[in-house]
Amino acid sequence: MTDKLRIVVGSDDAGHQYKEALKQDLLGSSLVADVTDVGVDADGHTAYPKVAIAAAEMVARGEADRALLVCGTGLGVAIAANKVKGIRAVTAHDSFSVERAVLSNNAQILTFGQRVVGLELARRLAAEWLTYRFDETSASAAKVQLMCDYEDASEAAA
Ligand SMILES: O=C(CO)[C@H](O)COP(=O)(O)O
Repeated sequence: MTDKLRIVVGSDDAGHQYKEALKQDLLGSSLVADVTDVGVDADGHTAYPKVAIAAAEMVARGEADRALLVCGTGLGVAIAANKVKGIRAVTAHDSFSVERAVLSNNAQILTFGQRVVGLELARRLAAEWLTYRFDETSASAAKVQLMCDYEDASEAAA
């Protein structure tokens, strides 16, 4: 296995319980270098886009390698995180999708829905997610690059 990961965790109030449990697992993992929590805290009510964008910006700036975000469905935090340039965020509640999120899509952000997936499955999926590394020499790399190119071209045209 390669380098340890710097991970950001975040949630809205609907994902707080899972975010806390997953954070503890990450803190105990030999595959994790450090964990940054961008909220919310136990009585926090920050709207999910603010938390997701804060976490995604940390990844985009290179201050973290990945983010793990939780809201009620996992969908809102993924949509919000994907607004940040360079970010590929996916919601995945099954093992194969979690694997392909990294190995096919080089997604830096994984999101879960606390109202959708059981806690023990979420914990197992997060543990699996830590073991994958994107292979820049794989056939998937050129496909990911197409998305990056589109993003760069759109920005240049704006
Ligand atoms: O799941 C959410 C967004 O995708 C969030 O936790 C709840 O959002 P709401 O249904 O708009 O309250």
